[in-house]
Amino acid sequence: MNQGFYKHMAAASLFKRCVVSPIQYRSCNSTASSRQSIKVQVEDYDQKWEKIRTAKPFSEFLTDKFNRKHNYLRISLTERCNLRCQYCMPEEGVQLTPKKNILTYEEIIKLATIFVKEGVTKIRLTGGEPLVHPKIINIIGSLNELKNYGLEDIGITTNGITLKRHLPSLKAAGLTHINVSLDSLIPAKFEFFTRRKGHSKVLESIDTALNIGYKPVKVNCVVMKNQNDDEILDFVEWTKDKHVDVRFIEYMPFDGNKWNDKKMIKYSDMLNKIKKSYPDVQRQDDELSSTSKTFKIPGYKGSFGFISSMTENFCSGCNRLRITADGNLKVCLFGNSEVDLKDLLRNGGTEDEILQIIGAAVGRKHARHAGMFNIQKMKNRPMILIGGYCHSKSNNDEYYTQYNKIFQSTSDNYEDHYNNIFNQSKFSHTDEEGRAQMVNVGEKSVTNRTALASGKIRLSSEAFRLVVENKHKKGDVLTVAKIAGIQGTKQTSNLIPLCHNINLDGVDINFDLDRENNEIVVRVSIECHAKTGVEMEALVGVSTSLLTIYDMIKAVDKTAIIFDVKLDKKFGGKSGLFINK
Ligand SMILES: Nc1nc2c(ncn2[C@@H]2O[C@H](COP(=O)(O)OP(=O)(O)OP(=O)(O)O)[C@@H](O)[C@H]2O)c(=O)[nH]1
Ligand SMILES: C[S@@+](CC[C@H](N)C(=O)[O-])C[C@H]1O[C@@H](n2cnc3c(N)ncnc32)[C@H](O)[C@@H]1O
Ligand code: SF4
Ligand code: SF4
Repeated sequence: MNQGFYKHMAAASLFKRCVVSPIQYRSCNSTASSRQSIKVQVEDYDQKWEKIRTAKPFSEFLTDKFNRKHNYLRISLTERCNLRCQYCMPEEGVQLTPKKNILTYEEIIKLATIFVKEGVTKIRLTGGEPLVHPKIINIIGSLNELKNYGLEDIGITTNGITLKRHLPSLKAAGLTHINVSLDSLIPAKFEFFTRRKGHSKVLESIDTALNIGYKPVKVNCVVMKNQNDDEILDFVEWTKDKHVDVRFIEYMPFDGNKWNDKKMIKYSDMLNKIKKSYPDVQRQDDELSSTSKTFKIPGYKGSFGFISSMTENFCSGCNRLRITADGNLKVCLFGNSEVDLKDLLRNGGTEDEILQIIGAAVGRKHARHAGMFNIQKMKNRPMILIGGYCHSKSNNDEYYTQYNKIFQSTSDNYEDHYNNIFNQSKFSHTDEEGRAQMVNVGEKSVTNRTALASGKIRLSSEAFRLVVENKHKKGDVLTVAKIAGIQGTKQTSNLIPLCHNINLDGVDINFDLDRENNEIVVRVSIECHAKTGVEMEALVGVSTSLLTIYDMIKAVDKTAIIFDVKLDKKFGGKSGLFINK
C-alpha cells in the first residue's frame, strides 16, 4: 500500500474522530478553557499525525537494501539549455536526444504519479534548463494535483535567466521551492562561466522570487579553483540582507567537463577560509538526506552551506532517484546504470511491471558513489544530459546488462518466451520431409511490433579517427552506413529465404562511439504493424550497416572485426516483451 494512500486514510480517520468524538465536540465550544482544549487537541492531532506518518511501511519498491527510503524524485524535463556552463557541458556541446525519444508531458505525469503513489513526497524539476520546456506550467499544475496523493514539495532548479517572468504562473501552478544557479557576483565572470550574457536577469529573478515569498531561495555556486574561489567571502556577505541560502558546490567530474582534483576546492578549505573572516559562524541543523551542510553568520538573514559530494559524501542518507529527459531511471547521480522506463511505458508496460523494474533498480543501488577519483574515470553522462541517450559504450552496455538482469528477475514474459522456444518439438521452418517452408501467419493478428538489434565493429585507431572526424577520403562513413542499414532492413525478405515481406513503419539507426576501444556500436530499431516480428529486419540492418563501414575503411584498415551482432529487444505479438540476456 502506498504512502500517500496511508496518509489520506490517516487524515480521514482523524478527521472523522474530530467530528464524532464527544471530547472534540466539547472542545468546539468557544470558552477560554475550551480554546485551551482545542490547542491540546491540535497538538495531539499533530503528534498522532506524525506517529501515523512515520509508522506506516514505506514502499518496498522505493526502499533499497540499506533501508534508504527514496521519497525524493528529480525529473529532468529537457536536455536543452539557454546557457553553456563550462563545468556542465563539454566544450563541443552535446548531441541532443531526438525529440521523439524525450518523455512527453503525459509520460512525465504518468511516471510521477506512479512514484507519488508509492510514497514520493518531493519532486524537483531540473534539466537542462527546465524553464525552456514549453509545458512547464502545465507540468507543475498537474504535479500539484498529486498533492492529493501525498506529494508535498514541488521544486525547480533553474539558471534563473527566464525565471522572473515565469514566477507568477509558477507560483499559481503550485511551485513550492526554487534553487537558482549563480557562480559569480561579477557579470563578466558569469559570462565567461556560462558562455552567455544574463547576469542581471538572474539577480532580478532571485530578488523577485524572494519578494513573492520563496524563502529561502537556494543559490547554487560551483566553486572552481582560481576562477571564483576569490568570491566565497563576497557570497557569504551577500547573505547579510538577503534571505538566500548559498550552497558552495564542490566541482564534480562528468563526461566532457575536463575535471581534475586540482580544479576543485574542498569543502573543508572553503569553510576554513570563511572561519578566518567570520569566526562566529554557526553550523545549522540539516536533515539526514540533505545535500548541504548549512552554516549561518549570526544576525544575517540568509545562510550558506557546502555540497561536499566529492570529499565528504552524503550517500548514507540518500533519498533520491532521478528520471532523465529520455526516460531512464538513474538510481544514483554518479552511477552509470540506467533502466529505460520510457520504452516500457510506450510498449504498454503496466503500472505493476514498471514498479517491478523500478524496485529491482533501487534494490541494486550501491551504498555510496565510487569516490571522486573513480568517478572521474567512470563513464557517465555529461551533467546536462543527466537530466539523453547514453553516448558511451560502457553506458550502453551497462544499461542493457542491468535492464536485462532486472527484467529476467521480475517478469514471466522472458521465461514464457524461453519455454515457447525450447518446448517446441517440431521445427516450424521445415516441412514434414525436412524441406524449408515459409510459416503461414495468416491466422496471426496484426499487432504493433518493435525490434532493437545491435552489433559492433572494432577498428584500428587511425581508421576510427578518420571515421569519427569524418576525414576519410571515401566520404562520410557513418552517413553511408546509416543509409545502407536502412536499405538492408527493407531488403530482408529478399535476402533471407524464409522471411516474410513486412511493411515497416519506421527504422531508426544510431551509432555510439566507444573512443576507448575504437569501436562503433550500431543500433537499429524498427517499428511495424504486422503479423510477424521484425527482428530479422533489425539484424539485417545492423549487419548491412557494419559491412558498409567495413567496406569503406578496408583500404586503411584490414584488421577490422565485426562482432556481437544480436537482437537486444523485441516487443509485440504473443510473446510480448523479450529482452536478450
Ligand atoms: N552526490 C549528489 N549530489 C547531488 C545530488 N543531487 C544534487 N546534488 C548536488 O546538489 C547540487 C544542487 O542541486 P539542486 O538541484 O539544487 O538540488 P538539491 O541540492 O538536492 O536541492 P534540495 O532539494 O533543495 O535539497 C548539484 O549541483 C549537485 O552538486 C545527488 O543525488 N547526489
Ligand atoms: C545541471 S543543472 C540543471 C538545472 C539548471 N539548468 C541550473 O543550472 O540550475 C543542476 C545543477 O547542477 C550543477 N552542476 C552542473 N555541473 C556541475 C559540476 N560539474 N559540478 C557541480 N555541480 C554541477 C549546476 O550548477 C546546477 O546547480
Ligand atoms: S548548469 Fe544548468 S544552466 Fe548551466 S549549462 Fe548546465 S543545464 Fe545549462
Ligand atoms: S552519489 Fe548517489 S548515493 Fe550518493 S547521494 Fe548522490 S545519488 Fe545518492
